[in-house]
Amino acid sequence: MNYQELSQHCQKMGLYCPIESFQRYASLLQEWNERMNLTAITEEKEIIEKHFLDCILPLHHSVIQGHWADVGSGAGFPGLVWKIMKPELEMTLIEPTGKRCQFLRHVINELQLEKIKVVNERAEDYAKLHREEFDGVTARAVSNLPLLSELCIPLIKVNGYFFPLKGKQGHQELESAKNALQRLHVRLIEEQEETIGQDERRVNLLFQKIKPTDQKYPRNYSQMKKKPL
Ligand SMILES: C[S@@+](CC[C@H](N)C(=O)[O-])C[C@H]1O[C@@H](n2cnc3c(N)ncnc32)[C@H](O)[C@@H]1O
Repeated sequence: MNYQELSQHCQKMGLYCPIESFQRYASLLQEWNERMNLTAITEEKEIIEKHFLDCILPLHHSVIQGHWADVGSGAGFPGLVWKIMKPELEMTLIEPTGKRCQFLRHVINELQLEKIKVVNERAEDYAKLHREEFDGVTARAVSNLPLLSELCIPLIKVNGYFFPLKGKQGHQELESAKNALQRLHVRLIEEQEETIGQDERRVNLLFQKIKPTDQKYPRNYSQMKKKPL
């Protein structure tokens, strides 16, 4: 996929695509990736499709507004892409690896983005002082759904949204997370399947939080891993 095709895709969704910002972002990603491990996807056409388009596809949802957090943002997916596409969105990128945070801050400066913050912390630690602060939380490729739910849902306001972006295993993960989702008080609003490229399936799951999260969650990471909800 090239930038013109990306722009046409966005147009079909009724969105404006700032191509120059994405070109700069991709070239910084390639440049920094030579020095540190940011992504296994390094060819420009793949970056456009598997990172940029993949993150843009869920943006037709009107619930993506207000203040969102991206847990385990890595090199900025999807949070930084969402911010580039929707300048009015307030965004917090939560990422425990210092070097990835340096990269994120560099891109934010280069693209002169405002109302976007990088937090160099684990989500379960950040949740101690920032409980139920966000209108929505997203995450891509961080962990399986039961564990991810415990990391993300405590950060979300009641009536806010949890929007994990999943691969083709998303439907099965939903089954295995039933108990966690019930205990953390979210309900599924939409299970949306997309195909990108030849036949790469994406399953994006949109949940709404219906009650406050019990204070005992999130537990520490080793407990979450050892005894997933
Ligand atoms: C495979 S990368 C995915 C990065 C990005 N979301 C993407 O889709 O390309 C997983 C990221 O989750 C971060 N991560 C792992 N555990 C985390 C935690 N407990 N809280 C926040 N981030 C975490 C890692 O540092 C890493 O950057």
